Amino acid sequence: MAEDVPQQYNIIRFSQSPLKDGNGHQSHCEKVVYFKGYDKVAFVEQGSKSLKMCTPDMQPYLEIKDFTQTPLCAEYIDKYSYVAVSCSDLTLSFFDADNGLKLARRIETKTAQLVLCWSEVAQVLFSADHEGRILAWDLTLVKSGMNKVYESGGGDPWRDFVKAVRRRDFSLSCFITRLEELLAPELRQALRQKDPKAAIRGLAARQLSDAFALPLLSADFCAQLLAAARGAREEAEKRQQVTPGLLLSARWYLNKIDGSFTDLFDRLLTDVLRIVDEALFAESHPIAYHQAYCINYEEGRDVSLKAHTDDSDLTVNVFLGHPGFSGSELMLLEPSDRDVACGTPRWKDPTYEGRSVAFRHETVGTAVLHPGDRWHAVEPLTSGSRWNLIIMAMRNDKEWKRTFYEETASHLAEKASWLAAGS
Ligand SMILES: O=C(O)CCC(=O)C(=O)O
Ligand SMILES: [Fe+2]
Repeated sequence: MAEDVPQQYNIIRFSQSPLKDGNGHQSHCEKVVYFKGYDKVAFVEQGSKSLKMCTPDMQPYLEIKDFTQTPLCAEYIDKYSYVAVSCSDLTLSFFDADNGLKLARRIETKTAQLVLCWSEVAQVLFSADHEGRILAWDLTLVKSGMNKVYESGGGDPWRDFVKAVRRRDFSLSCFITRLEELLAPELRQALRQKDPKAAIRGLAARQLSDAFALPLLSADFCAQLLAAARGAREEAEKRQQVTPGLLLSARWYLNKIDGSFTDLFDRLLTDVLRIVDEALFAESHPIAYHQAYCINYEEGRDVSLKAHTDDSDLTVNVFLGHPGFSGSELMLLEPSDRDVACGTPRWKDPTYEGRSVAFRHETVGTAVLHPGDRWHAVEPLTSGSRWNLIIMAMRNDKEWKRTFYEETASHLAEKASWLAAGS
C-alpha cells in the first residue's frame, strides 16, 4: 500500500546525491543562489557579514567579506561578469568576477533590496524592496560610473521603460532616460514654447557673428558625464594609454567609454541639437551625425590648445566642471584675410588684425556653439581643472561637401598665387 503512494500521486523519487556539503556553517543558511554562467553556489549564513561561494561539487571557492552588515541576496550577471550583492546596510555592490571579485561599484539604496533578478530580455537588473517597490538598474550606466534606476510607480520614465521591455525591440537608451531629463531647465522650457526656435534665440548669447553660448545640459547629467570621463582617464592612465589627441590635448571618446552613449547622443543630436542648430545658424542642411569626446586641462597635464579649426560642420562645446579654475579661456577668433594668408592666424602677434573674444566657461552645462571652420584656441590653464564635452556634428550634405572641397581648392590656389606674387 505504502509503495503505491508515489505512483498514485505522480511523485518522482530522487535518489540522494553522493555529494555532501562538508562546509561547516556558523548558522543556518538564509539564502542560497546558483550563479548560472559563473557556475558557483553562493550562500548567506544567518548573521554573517559575508557571501560565501563554493563550486557545484561543494568545494569552497571564495568569500566576499566586504560588507558592514548581512548580505540580503545576490545575483550573477554574465554579460558584465558582475556578482551583484544587496546588503542590509542599504548598499548594492557589484564585484568583478573577471578581476578576482574586486569591488567595482557600490551604490547606496534608499531601502533594503530583498530580491535581485537579472533579466536577459530587458537587459536590466531588477530589485525589489520591502516596501513593495520594484527597481530596474541599468548596468551599462552602473558600469560607467553613473546610476540610473527606474522605480515602479515612478511616472513616465517607468511607463516608457515597461513599454520598451514589452516591445522587446528597444535599444538601451530608449529607456535610459527621457531626453528632457538631460537638458538644462532653461532649454527644456524653451523647447516647450509655441515657437521653440524663437525661444532658443532668446536664450542664446551671441559671442561672435556665428558663435553662441546657450544653457544646454543639466548639471546632473554633466556631473555623470564628468564621473564617466574621469573614470576613463584613470583607467587609461593605469594602462599607460595615451589618447590620440590632436594638438596634444587628451580626449576621451564617449563611444569608447560606453557604447550606450552613442544612442543617447544620437537622440540628443536629432531631437534637440538639430532644433538648436536651425534656430541659430541659417544652414540649409540639418546636422546628421556626430562624434563626442571629453577634454580636460589640468596642471601637470595638457593645459592649452593652439589656434585651429575643427573637422566638423558644427562644434558644441559644453562645460562639465569644475568651476573655479583660472585661465583656459576659449578664444573665438575672427581673423582678417591677411591674418590667415599663411594658414594659422598668429593671433597673439601685434600684427594680428582680426578680433578675438575670450569665453570663460563658468556655468556647468552651458555650451558654446560655433561652425567647425571658426578659428579658436584655448589659453593656458593656470590653476584648477577644466573638463568639457565636445560634440563634433556633421551635416549630411553631399553638395555642401563637394563645394567645400572646390572652395578649399580655389582658396589654396589663391593663396599660392598670392605667395608667388609676394616672393
Ligand atoms: O576645450 C575647449 O574649450 C576647446 C576644445 C577644442 O577646440 C577641440 O577639442 O577641438
Ligand atoms: Fe576645436
